[in-house]
Amino acid sequence: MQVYAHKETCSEETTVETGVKRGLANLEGGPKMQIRLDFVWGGTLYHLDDLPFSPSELPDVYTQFRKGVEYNCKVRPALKMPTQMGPLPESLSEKIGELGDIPTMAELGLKYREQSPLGVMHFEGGETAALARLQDYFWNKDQLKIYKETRNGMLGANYSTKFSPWLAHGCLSPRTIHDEVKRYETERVANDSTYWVLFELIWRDYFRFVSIKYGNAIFHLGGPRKVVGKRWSQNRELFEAWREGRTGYPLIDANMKELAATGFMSNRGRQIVCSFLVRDLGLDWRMGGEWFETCLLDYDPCSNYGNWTYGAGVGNDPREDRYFSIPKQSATYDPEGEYVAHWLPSLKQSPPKQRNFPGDAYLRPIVPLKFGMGSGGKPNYSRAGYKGKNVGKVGKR
Ligand SMILES: Cc1cc2nc3c(=O)[nH]c(=O)nc-3n(C[C@H](O)[C@H](O)[C@H](O)COP(=O)(O)OP(=O)(O)OC[C@H]3O[C@@H](n4cnc5c(N)ncnc54)[C@H](O)[C@@H]3O)c2cc1C
Repeated sequence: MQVYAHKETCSEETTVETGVKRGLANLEGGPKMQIRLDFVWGGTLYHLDDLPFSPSELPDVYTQFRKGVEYNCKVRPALKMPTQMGPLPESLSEKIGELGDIPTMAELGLKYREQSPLGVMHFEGGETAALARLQDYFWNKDQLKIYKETRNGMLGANYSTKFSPWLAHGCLSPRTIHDEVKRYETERVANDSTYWVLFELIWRDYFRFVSIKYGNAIFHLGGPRKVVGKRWSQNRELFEAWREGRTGYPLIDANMKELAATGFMSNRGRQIVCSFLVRDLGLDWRMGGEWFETCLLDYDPCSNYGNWTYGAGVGNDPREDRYFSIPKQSATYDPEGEYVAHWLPSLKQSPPKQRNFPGDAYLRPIVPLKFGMGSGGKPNYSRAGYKGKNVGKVGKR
């Protein structure tokens, strides 16, 4: 008998692979069965074997990687589901019966958690729900043709695809998404938005292949570029304020509350809170990465640590010091304060334009912003806790 699984790339995941392989080989009970674990390459848009370069020669800059794959390789079509599968041979079904039942959540020590009604949408696991979301977003709601204009939103189900949790768990193949984008382009419209979903999936591929090239360096403080000499703090008070959404900056606090309550945060939000942790709080980026790992429904080591190293300036970003200014981000992406009031109900009382800059009516900001508030607002700064000693150690790989 054979068991198939997608091949993983990062160290903790490959350790699990080895453990499962050993476990299957040593299965006891009943007549000894020969069970083999085989791996297939799945999960990326472009197949590892089709890349025009070996992983060790992967271009470091995303644009070069993207152009390399777009011009030189083809996305393989998704495999069709077999229309029917015959029953198991009788001898085998008896043997499988002897292996016992699939453990329940409780037996695994896991608890079911209700989803927050404030979340962007109700996420349901499995391929059926994934394909239903694809059908709804692309075809019923016809959102694909405007994705590029809406994708930086933060509120609601349809500013972006929300495919990431299903992609991360292997319930949805990026190649299925690709096939559906191509069908949509033929049957409805082909424009910048239809292309942009594929552009984003290439980012996902890029981080996965980067994890092969750089191995555990993506988890290390200096990142793939092995940056040294930067000063990083592990101040626990500042970190807790960030983690719990108590920084005094509504845009940060709302995003962090959304993450903790739902396990999801928009891409815009993730970039902003990452920049704030690294550049305004001066904290060790791995603390942020590990908190994301704890919470995210779509957690994937390559995309998570890839984006964190990128945002922290230790990845392969040609612009090393990418800073997201909170006043500018608030004015551009939440001008009426709808997002912050959704997650911080006390701000609903404030006039829409002031919700992102509530002054004394809200918490005192824990640190001044690196480049100030501009003309957007004039907060009082409290530097309490800012000089604290480094505490704790992070970085487990
Ligand atoms: C600090 C930080 C941490 C992140 N951690 C993760 C993570 O653990 N898992 C994860 O799947 N994504 C991660 N992302 C990427 C991105 O934020 C999410 O993929 C996206 O917000 C998911 O929402 P969506 O499916 O609606 O995306 P859409 O905007 O609809 O994009 C479509 C798909 O493209 C892929 N994609 C889009 N942007 C990125 C990106 N920057 N990097 C890699 N893939 C991308 C995702 O698979 C996504 O589902 C992170 C980004 C940042 C800045």
